[in-house]
Amino acid sequence: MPSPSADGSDRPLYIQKYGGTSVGSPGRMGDVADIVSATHATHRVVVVLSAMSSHIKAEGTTSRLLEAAREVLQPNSSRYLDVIAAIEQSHVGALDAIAVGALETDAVRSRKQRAKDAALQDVRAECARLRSFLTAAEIIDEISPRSRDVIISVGEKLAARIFTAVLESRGIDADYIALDRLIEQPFDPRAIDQTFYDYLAQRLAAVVGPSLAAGRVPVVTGFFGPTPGGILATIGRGYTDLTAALLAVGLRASELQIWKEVDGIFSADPRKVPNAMLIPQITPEEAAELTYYGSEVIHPFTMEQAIRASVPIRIKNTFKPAGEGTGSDPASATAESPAPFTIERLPTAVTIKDGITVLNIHSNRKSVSHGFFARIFDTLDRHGVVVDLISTSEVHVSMALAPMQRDEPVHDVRAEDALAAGDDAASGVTSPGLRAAIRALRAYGTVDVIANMAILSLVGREMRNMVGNASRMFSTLAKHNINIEMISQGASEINISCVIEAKKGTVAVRAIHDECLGGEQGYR
Ligand SMILES: Nc1ncnc2c1ncn2[C@@H]1O[C@H](COP(=O)(O)OP(=O)(O)O)[C@@H](O)[C@H]1O
Ligand SMILES: N[C@@H](CC(=O)OP(=O)(O)O)C(=O)O
Repeated sequence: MPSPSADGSDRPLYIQKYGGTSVGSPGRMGDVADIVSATHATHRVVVVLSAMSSHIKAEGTTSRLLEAAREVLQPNSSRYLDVIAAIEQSHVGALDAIAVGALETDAVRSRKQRAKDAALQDVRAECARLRSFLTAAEIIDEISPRSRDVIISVGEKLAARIFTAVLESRGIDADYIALDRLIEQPFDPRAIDQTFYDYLAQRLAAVVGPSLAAGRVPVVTGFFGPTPGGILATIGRGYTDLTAALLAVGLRASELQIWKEVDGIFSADPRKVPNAMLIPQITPEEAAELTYYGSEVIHPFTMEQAIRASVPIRIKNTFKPAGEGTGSDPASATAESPAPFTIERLPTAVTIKDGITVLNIHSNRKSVSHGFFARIFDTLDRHGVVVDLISTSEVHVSMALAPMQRDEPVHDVRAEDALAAGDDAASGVTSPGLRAAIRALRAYGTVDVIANMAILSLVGREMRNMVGNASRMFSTLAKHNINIEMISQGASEINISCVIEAKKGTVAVRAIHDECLGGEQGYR
């Protein structure tokens, strides 16, 4: 097919990333195709897709693939085959997004039917490959980080393959681009730095650029192939935002658009705080803090890449495409004083991160404090445990630990387990990986474990110039009888965080929203 126009290359380029729930059903795929076709009329566009999620991410394709990977290692269970069958069935069903109408012309019907048949064949073949792969893993009784990446990648591949067919069925020249061979050189998983991300941006431009230059619409998997150390340990869930950001950097896009099921970034999670307000403009630093501390609107690493390359970001709602969404322009990150959107200087948002475990470690005083800390962090690192907040004294450390991205230790802990046999300090912790880390930490002192906690964070760019936020936050919690387990203002002056019981999370976030952000009066 010829390029639609010779001068197309000077049209602005949008990178549009669609989240799992945005493409979670045939109807939603159709809505997304409407947005892409409308954009394609005036812009160059690259589509980046996540794996389909019918309702929430925890029940989406990526979560089901991870479940299949876990099931394979269960003795005498073939449940992983049922999981694959369910994944296959839902993706075959998604091809209903291509409706072949009886009243259409023969040419249109045959175009649609061709697109649908080819995609169906590819979906079946991808699922058959996955079945063989998992059967082999069952035989060797092992899933390595690399194997897990191969398994996870199927989710993005299926979604992108189907969506390419949907665009083709509408007469749009689209290319399905699977990134499973993107990384061509080795990287040390323990030393991932900006060089790795620069490499990815440059490889993405090389792989996706030619399709774009030919005037076509590249439909790219948001998964970028087996990643050093495994994608969940190195990047974490929600990695497709980062892929889209790196594409925007590599291809020098005019805007990175993250399309979701919410209108944009709100002053609190709208599911928990019904009167939360849409934030029209946010600094990339605020967005990064919010997303790191529980507001799953955008992957936290995304912002840093966009800031480095000065790519503006817009978060929009797939189901209300006319809405302005939330904008975040890295140019404002360096501005002295970004235009305030509140009349009073109030914090911007409140967020809560669940699944937190607090560890209080008291040194056994057989070592001086620097050795104590070094051993603790080394142990946590070896077990792949991420520390979200920390507060210390000479011989005591309290840490709030993030939920494990994967639920098993990164190295063989059987020896430590044997040494610590009978230790039940970690019995309230459901994650086997975290339990193993806790057992190992007992070599350095007494470990108290408090499970089922949450981190509550108040975020706002103006907070570095304001006094009284911390006292208002903590007195609000006291008024609602909410006990504070740990406090940290941290290095970031735009965030005050504390740890509370997870079951008090919703009450706390609503109270803070109403009393520290000015409730509905906060955003005007
Ligand atoms: N401050 C916030 N602003 C907007 N959404 C938030 C915030 N905090 C948490 N959320 C939640 O983030 C989720 C974003 O999810 P969704 O669009 O469904 O994701 P995906 O793009 O992964 O499919 C929503 O369910 C929303 O409730
Ligand atoms: N599908 C992956 C990656 C991702 O980016 O998801 P989402 O776009 O739905 O946040 C996940 O579930 O983690």
